[in-house]
Amino acid sequence: MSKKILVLPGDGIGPEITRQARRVLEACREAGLDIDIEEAPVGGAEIDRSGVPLAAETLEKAKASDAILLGAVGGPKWDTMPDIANRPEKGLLALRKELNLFGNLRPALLYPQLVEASSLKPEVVSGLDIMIVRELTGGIYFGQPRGRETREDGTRYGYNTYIYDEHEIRRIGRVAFEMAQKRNKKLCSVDKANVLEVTILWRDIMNELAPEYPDVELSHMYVDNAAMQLVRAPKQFDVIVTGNMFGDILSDAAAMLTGSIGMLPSASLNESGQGMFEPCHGSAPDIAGQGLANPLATILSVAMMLRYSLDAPALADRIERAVGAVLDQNLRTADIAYDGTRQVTTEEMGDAVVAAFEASI
Ligand SMILES: NC(=O)c1ccc[n+]([C@@H]2O[C@H](COP(=O)([O-])OP(=O)(O)OC[C@H]3O[C@@H](n4cnc5c(N)ncnc54)[C@H](O)[C@@H]3O)[C@@H](O)[C@H]2O)c1
Ligand SMILES: CC(C)[C@H](C(=O)O)[C@@H](O)C(=O)O
Ligand SMILES: [Mg+2]
Repeated sequence: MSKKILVLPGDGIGPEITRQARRVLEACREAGLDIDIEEAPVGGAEIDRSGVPLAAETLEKAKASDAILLGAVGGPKWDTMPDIANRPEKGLLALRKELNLFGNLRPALLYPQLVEASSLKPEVVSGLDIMIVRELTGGIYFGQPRGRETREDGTRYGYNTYIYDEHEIRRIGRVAFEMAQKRNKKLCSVDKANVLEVTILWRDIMNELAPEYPDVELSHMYVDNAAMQLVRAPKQFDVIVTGNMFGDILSDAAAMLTGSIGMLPSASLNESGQGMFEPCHGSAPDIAGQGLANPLATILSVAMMLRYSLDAPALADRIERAVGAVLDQNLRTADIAYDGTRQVTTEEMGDAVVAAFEASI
C-alpha cells in the first residue's frame, strides 16, 4: 500500500524550500517509492485562512500520514498576536504533542566541501559529525502552570513550569543510548543539575540507564559549558541528549558549525516510527520570497524521512550523495557561498539536486 506523506509548507521561506524538497520526494517516487503526497496550510498561512494555526482536518490528516514534511512557521505578521496559544508556532507545537513526536534527531554534519563556509576555523570543524537528541514534547515548552498575569499592585508577571517525569526522561534516554550504540558510542547528557531539580532527576535517570548500555560511554555536562564547548572543540561530541529548550538552543549553535542553519535537517519521531521532518531553521522572514533560502536542510530532512519513517535507506543515501555532488559542482545558495563558488537561487539548487539524484543510481 502507498505510504502517505503530508507536506505542510507553512510561512516565510517555508513554501520555497518545501517546493524544492517535494521535487526530490517526487523524484524518489519516479525511482519506485510508493507514496501519495498531499499538501495543507499550517501556521500563519492557516491563521489567515481559518483563524487557527492548525485546522482539525489537517491534524487528522497528519495523524493518518506515515510522515510529514514541514517547512517553517511564523513571522512578523503574527508576532503581535496577543494570544500566544493561537500563534503560528502553536500549530507546530500541537503537531509535535498530538502525534507524540518526543524524539527529535538533529544531526550536525559538516560536508567537507563546506569547511570554508563555517564561521569556525577549518581544523575546529572539519570532519564534524554530531547527533543532538532533543526531547520534544515535554519540559518547559509544555509544563503547567504557565501564564501571564497581573498582581493586585499592577505588577505584571509571567511564568512557565520546567517539568519532566521519569518516564519521559527514560524514553528519550533510550533513544539517545541506542543512537550512540550505532555511532561512536559516546553520549553526553546536557543539563543544569547544579541549579534545577528537574535536571537532577534527568541526570539520575541517565545514570540509571547507563548499565543497560555498557558499550556506551556516558558523560554529563552543564548546558552553559556545552554551549561553549560546541564552539571551542565540537568534535569532542558524538551524541548529545538534552531537554526541549536546551536542545533548541544548542542545535542552532551546532548549525553554524556546518556552515549555515540552512544545512541542518531534523526528524521528530514517535514510538511507532511515524515522523515529522523539518529543517531546524525558521521561516527566515528577512529573506523570504527572494530566492535566497537554502533548501538543503529541507531536502536532507526528506532523506531522514526515507531512512527513519519510510524504510528506504538506499534512497536516503542517494539524496545525501546528490547533495554532496551539487556541492562538488561548487553550487551554493547565498548563506554558504564564498569566493570561488557559484551562487545559485533556491530553485536552481533544487534543480541541481534533482538532476544529481536522477543521474545517480
Ligand atoms: N520550525 C519552525 O517552524 C521554526 C523554527 C525556528 C523559528 N521559527 C519562526 O521563524 C520566524 C523567524 O525566526 P528567527 O529569525 O529567529 O529564525 P530563522 O531560523 O527563521 O532565521 C535566523 C537567520 O537565519 C537565516 N536562515 C534561516 N534559514 C535559512 C535558510 N534555509 N537559508 C538561508 N538562511 C536562512 C535567516 O535569514 C535569518 O537571518 C519566527 O516567527 C520563529 O518563531 C520557526
Ligand atoms: C518555532 C519553535 C516553536 C521551534 C522550537 O522552539 O522548537 C523552533 O525553534 C525549532 O527549533 O523547531
Ligand atoms: Mg529552534
